Amino acid sequence: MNFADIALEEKQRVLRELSSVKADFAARGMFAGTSGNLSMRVGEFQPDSFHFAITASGKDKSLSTPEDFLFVDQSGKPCETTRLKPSAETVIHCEIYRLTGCGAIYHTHSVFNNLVSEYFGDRKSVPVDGVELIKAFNIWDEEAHIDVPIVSNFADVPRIVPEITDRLESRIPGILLRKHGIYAWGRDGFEAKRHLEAFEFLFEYAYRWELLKAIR
Ligand SMILES: CSCCC(=O)C(=O)COP(=O)(O)O
Ligand SMILES: [Zn+2]
Repeated sequence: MNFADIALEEKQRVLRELSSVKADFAARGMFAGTSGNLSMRVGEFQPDSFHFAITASGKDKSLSTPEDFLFVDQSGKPCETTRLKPSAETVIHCEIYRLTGCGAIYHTHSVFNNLVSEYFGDRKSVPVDGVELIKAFNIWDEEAHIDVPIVSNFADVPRIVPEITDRLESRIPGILLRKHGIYAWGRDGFEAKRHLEAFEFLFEYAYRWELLKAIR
């Protein structure tokens, strides 16, 4: 499908939804120091052909401007002439869409996601046992156990991608970059937001649980 063939109404709806979730996360202090990025897919999906809107790189994400987002294709190339630069982490979004066919991807940095990524970094996953909020990932087992994958972080962002390709798990809708932040995705923006919030809750829980175990 060509980008030009995607309905204008759909593109506008995606931009409205991204603006709204960006404002919500910004109000909650989730984009410290311009960190984080958000994207949402438009049009049909094929692993080798898709399009999405993504935050422009390096912006103050607590502000709302007409230059907050741009549309890119499956290789991260802008679909329209623009002076905006897509997020420096666009290649990560491209790979997650290619592998999952999901509808939206949200990425945030937080103190808790950074701390647990380092604390559990050598075992390469954050273990979570029997916490109710695991159900936010549609995992309904009694006393469910999950391991959230942690991958290495590199300043050269494309170097991060191969480990994501290797480690991404179909039942866990997120991946944690060591001492960097969480990527969470979902079928649509509603689900991606629920997953991101659940990861942040579970990371804070994991951190506090380790502390409690140490002092009791
Ligand atoms: C200032 S945080 C370093 C870059 C980063 O990790 C991030 O999430 C924001 O980068 P972007 O290019 O998407 O603004
Ligand atoms: Zn980041």
